[in-house]
Amino acid sequence: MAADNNVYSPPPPLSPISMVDVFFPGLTNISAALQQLLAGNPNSYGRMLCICGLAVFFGGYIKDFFSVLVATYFTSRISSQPFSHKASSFLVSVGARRRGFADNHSDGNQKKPLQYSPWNGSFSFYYKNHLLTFRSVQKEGQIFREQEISVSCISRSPGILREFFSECRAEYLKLVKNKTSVFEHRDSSWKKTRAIDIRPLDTVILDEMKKTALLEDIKAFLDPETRAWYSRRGIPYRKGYLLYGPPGTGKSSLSLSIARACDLDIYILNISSVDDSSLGELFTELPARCVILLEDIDAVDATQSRQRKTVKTGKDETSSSTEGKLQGKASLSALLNVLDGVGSQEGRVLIMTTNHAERLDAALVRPGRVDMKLELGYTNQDINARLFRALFLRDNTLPDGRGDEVTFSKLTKEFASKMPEQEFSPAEIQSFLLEYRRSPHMAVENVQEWVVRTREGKKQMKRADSWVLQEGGDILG
Ligand SMILES: Nc1ncnc2c1ncn2[C@@H]1O[C@H](COP(=O)(O)OP(=O)(O)OP(=O)(O)O)[C@@H](O)[C@H]1O
Repeated sequence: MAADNNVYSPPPPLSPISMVDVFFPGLTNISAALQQLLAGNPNSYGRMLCICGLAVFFGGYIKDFFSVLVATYFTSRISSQPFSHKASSFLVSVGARRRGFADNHSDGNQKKPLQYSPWNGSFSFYYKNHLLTFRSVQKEGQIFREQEISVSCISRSPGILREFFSECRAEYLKLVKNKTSVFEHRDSSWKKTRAIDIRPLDTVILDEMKKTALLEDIKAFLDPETRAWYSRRGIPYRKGYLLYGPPGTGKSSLSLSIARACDLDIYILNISSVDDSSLGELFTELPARCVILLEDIDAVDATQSRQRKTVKTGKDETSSSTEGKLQGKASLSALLNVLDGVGSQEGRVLIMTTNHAERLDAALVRPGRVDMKLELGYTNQDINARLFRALFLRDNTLPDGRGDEVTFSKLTKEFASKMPEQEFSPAEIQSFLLEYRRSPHMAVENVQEWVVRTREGKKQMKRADSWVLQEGGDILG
């Protein structure tokens, strides 16, 4: 009997490949199996093939249907965000500032907020009667973890995706309205570190003439007509500014506020932390319209240009110890190249800052590379008064409730006359005023004592500096 069951039956003759198989491989087999099934001839291979084929064919849809069903009706909502709350898996972090959405339902303790962002996984959602699928995949980059996000839909036309993304873009623009995106560099690429409410320009207190001159110049440069003017004359459409002065005089604050006032994103680069090749790559990556802020520009390695001079004059001007210390830093020649080169984007506004303008190479600040130089210095009486006013007066009321506008004007004058001119930076004065932020009266009472104390502190710092330099010199010598 067993032998009978195992009787070898020859396979059916191979049928010629039909045209249908060319376009839909396997379709003929599936339909043949279906025919067998329908004809009541349940050949075991045919049935299996048929079931497998159907399972493969419809499995994806069934899975999606159930995921949507579960995500929509059986998953609790974590955020009111219309889009990402449907994710079935999240990356949750504490405190760290990540892109994602924060837990709005926490107890109001902002110290360690929970941050959610979609983690490896996918979810589907309906958008204008279309089923879209969001996928997020975390990948280990060379240094940071990278996230690859895709949105797909079952449709032959990408129209619905375009519509969806343009709506996302509009929502995003609403979200970042009045915010300036700040980019900083990580190795050789830009990373958006924040989109912040940057202080309005009028809160940066300095000589109004200088501020207006700078703002007007940048606005005029950004005007589309100016661009056409530059291009007609074949002049590279770029503009450079140098802000110089002692620490804490508002160089960075002014640059950020200018970017906000001109509705431009700002790219911040500290020249001392990049080498030549990173510098080139970073400049090539800049978008067409932006502010690029090069901080502490005096830190650029000028050794190479000095070496060139040495070759010309035949004198050995380059000290070997300086060369050693500056290795790995961006060189002056590389910086000049990126400022002028083809990689340098049209329409960019370059702002360079330094505390030591006297150390800058003349080539770096020559006209064409730097079109306007602005010195930000220590305060005068007018600035002292404005700093006092800006810190204390809110809606014409004083924080300690003692007195009216007239009293406040008197206090302001008194403060401004007691604070010496051209000796302290706005940052120093602001920090003193913050100590007494609840009482302008106390600030005025204590200003002279603060001046004496701060002078003494600075003298001691200078003595310590010279001592350190002396020791350093001895060690090096
Ligand atoms: N002119 C100013 N008006 C208002 N606030 C100022 C001004 N200058 C400095 N500050 C305050 O001092 C702090 C430091 O300012 P900022 O970083 O802009 O100075 P900086 O000149 O760039 O300093 P550094 O040269 O050390 O980088 C900021 O918090 C800012 O609020």
